[in-house]
Amino acid sequence: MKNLAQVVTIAGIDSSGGAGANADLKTFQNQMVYAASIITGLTAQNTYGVQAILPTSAHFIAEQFNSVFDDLDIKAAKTGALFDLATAQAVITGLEKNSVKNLVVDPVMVAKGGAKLLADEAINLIKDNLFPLAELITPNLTEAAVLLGQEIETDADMVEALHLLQAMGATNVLIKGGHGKGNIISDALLTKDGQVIYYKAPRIDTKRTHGTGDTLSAYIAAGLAKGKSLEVIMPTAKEFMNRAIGDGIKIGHGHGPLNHWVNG
Ligand SMILES: Nc1ncnc2c1ncn2[C@@H]1O[C@H](COP(=O)(O)OP(=O)(O)OP(=O)(O)O)[C@@H](O)[C@H]1O
Ligand SMILES: Cc1ncc(COP(=O)(O)O)c(N)n1
Repeated sequence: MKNLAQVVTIAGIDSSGGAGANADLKTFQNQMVYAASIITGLTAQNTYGVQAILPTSAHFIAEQFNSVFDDLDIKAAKTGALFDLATAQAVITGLEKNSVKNLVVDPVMVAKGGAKLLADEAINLIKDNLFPLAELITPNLTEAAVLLGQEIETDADMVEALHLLQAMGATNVLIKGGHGKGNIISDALLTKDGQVIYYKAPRIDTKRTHGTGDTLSAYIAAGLAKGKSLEVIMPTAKEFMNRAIGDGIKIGHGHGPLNHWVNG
């Protein structure tokens, strides 16, 4: 019998299949880990944007946590869109109750099309109570700026932001540079030992970037579930992202999804 590492995504459904839990599950399948899902909400969404949102009730979040953790042997988890205060609080309670290890927190705030995926009133809760549970947090540049209340423009700003975010309690911090300017995208990791590692890649000229952040954080969670370190996971994660973005698939008419069939 095959023994697969088991992971859970705690995220929202994208009806068009490109982002959120849908992207996570495809990435987990690519990475040969067994994937469970705790669904934080439903979105009526396509490659143009988000048309409607239905957050999951706090009670039903708790039921899903019980069902998954009473049975499966979860080695890593990731969170995506948490939508509102009650949902976010229920997720934090579930993570604490089950002492979830190897947690990757993607602090999703706004979808590519501009829709809000996290209520403003939930931001402090996430900083104070979710980040301290995380092995890694993965804000993009915009999210990092909102979390800190300051802009990130220079390399020095980036290093300062990494340290300020780590001080909120996450073990490691990755700021993703996809929303930056220029032809080279620079992601920056601050490790638990205080080392700053940059991952630079040419910007692929495409609008098919729906679900990039979800895919990256799921890839990292899969690696952690297999017992790998972040330093080992990150270079292969970036190669995977380049292939999944670069080898595009023709779906939808707006910001299309990635190709999750590329080699892992
Ligand atoms: N056009 C691109 N070319 C190459 N790599 C990219 C491109 N866009 C994003 N990436 C990479 O994809 C990963 C996700 O970064 P990004 O900044 O897009 O996250 P995100 O904004 O959270 O994603 P999302 O908008 O899906 O939530 C990073 O490793 C980033 O470098
Ligand atoms: C349910 C859900 N979760 C996350 C995202 C973020 O992805 P993106 O920023 O690429 O739209 C999304 N659009 N929908």
